[in-house]
Amino acid sequence: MSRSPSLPDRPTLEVDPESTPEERLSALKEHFEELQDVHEELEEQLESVREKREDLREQVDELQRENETLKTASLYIATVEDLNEDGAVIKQHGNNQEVLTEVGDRLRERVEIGDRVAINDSFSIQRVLDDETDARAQAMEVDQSPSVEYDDIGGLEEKLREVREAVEDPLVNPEQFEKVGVEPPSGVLLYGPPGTGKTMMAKAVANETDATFIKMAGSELVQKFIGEGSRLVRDLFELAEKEEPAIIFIDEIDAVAAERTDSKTSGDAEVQRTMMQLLSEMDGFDERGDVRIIAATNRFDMLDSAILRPGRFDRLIEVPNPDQEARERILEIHTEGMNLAEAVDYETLASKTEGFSGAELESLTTEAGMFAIRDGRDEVKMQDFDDAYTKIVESSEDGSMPSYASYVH
Ligand SMILES: Nc1ncnc2c1ncn2[C@@H]1O[C@H](COP(=O)(O)OP(=O)(O)OP(=O)(O)O)[C@@H](O)[C@H]1O
Repeated sequence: MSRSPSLPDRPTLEVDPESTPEERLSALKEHFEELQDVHEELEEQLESVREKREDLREQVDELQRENETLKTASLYIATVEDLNEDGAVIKQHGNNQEVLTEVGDRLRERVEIGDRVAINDSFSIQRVLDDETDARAQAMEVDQSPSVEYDDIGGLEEKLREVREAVEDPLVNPEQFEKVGVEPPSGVLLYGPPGTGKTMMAKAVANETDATFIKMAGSELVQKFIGEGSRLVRDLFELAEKEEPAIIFIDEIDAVAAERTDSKTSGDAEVQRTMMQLLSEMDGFDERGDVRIIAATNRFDMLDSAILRPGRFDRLIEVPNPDQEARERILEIHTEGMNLAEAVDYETLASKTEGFSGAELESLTTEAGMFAIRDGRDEVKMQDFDDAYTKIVESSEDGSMPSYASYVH
C-alpha cells in the first residue's frame, strides 16, 4: 500500500533584534516566499489525495457492482478435490464434471481440499460455503427420542389411529403386511390449518415406536444454489437410513411440491428438480426398510398431483381445527400443571373458543397464567382466561377466527 506523502517542514522566522529595518524587511520577504512554497506544496499534495480518493471511490463502486452480480447470479456447487500450483481441481455436484480452475489470491488461503464451493458458469470459485455438516444440521432437526406422547394430543383420536396404522404398524409389525400380502402405504400426508397438531402426531409416533424423528422444513429445501435442494433430499434419506428406524417429517411440503405455474424462472426449475429428487427417493422406498415418511401442509389446494400418486403420498389425512370436545381436552392437557381456581370451566372455555387451533388454545392457557402472575396471584381465574382471550384476538393480525363475535364475557 502507498504511504501518504509527508508534510513539508514549517518554515520559521528568525529575526535578529539587533538587525536594521532593511535587514528585517528582507528576512520577512524571505519568510513569505518560503511560506508560499510550502503552500504550493500542500496544494499539490491535497490535489493528489483528492485524486486518490476519487480512485478509491471508483474501486468501491466497482466492488459493490461485483458484489451485486455475485449475489444475484446463479451459482453451481462443487467440491474441491485437489489443490496445486495450477489451481484447484473441483468436481461439480449433479453432473460430477471435474475441472481444473484457477484460484484467485483472495481465496487461495481460505480454500482447502474437501471444501464445498460455489462456482459460476466459467467454473471460477466465487466463495467457500459453510461446512456441509453445518448446513445439514441447520436444515434438519434430528431428535433421537422426541418427548411427545399420544396422550399429549387432544382430540384427533381417529386421525391418530389412521397415522398409527400407516406409520407405526409397518415399523412395528412388518411381517403382518408380508403375510397378508399388501404393501404398507408409502407416505402419509397430513393437511389442515396451522397449529393443529400435525408435527405433534409425527413426533408422538416416532417416540412411541422408538424411531428417530428427522424433520426438514420444505422451505429449507428451496435453496439458492443449483443442485443443493436435491442434495439435501438425498442427505435426508441417507441420514434416515443410517438412523433407522426413523421417521422423516417434511413440514410445509408445498414449498417444494406446489403445482407448477407457467413461469419458467430458473428458481422454479430448481424447485422442480428438488421435487423430482424427492419423488425418486420415495419411488425407491420399498427397499429402505424401517424408514417411514410423513409430510404436512397447510396448503393442500396448491399441491402438485404428482406427489399424491400411489406409491408416494398415498395416505391423506386431514387434521382440522379441534371441535368442542377436542378443545376441552386440549385445554385440559395444557392446564395440567396449572393452579386453577374452582370456577374455571373447560366446557365454557371451549365453547367460547370455537375456531381456535390447538396452538392458539395453548397460548390462551399460557397468557391466562401470565395475567395471574402480573396480578400477584398464584391461582388462575376465569377472568384471566377472558383477558387472555381478548389479548389473543386483538393481536391476531387477520381476525379470521370465526367465533370472536360470539364470545360472551
Ligand atoms: N391437538 C393438540 N393437542 C394438544 N396440543 C396441541 C394440539 N394441536 C396443537 N397443539 C399445541 O400447539 C403446538 C403446535 O402444534 P404443531 O406444531 O403440532 O402444529 P402443526 O399442525 O404442525 O402446525 P404447523 O402447520 O404450523 O406446522 C404444539 O406444540 C402443542 O403445544
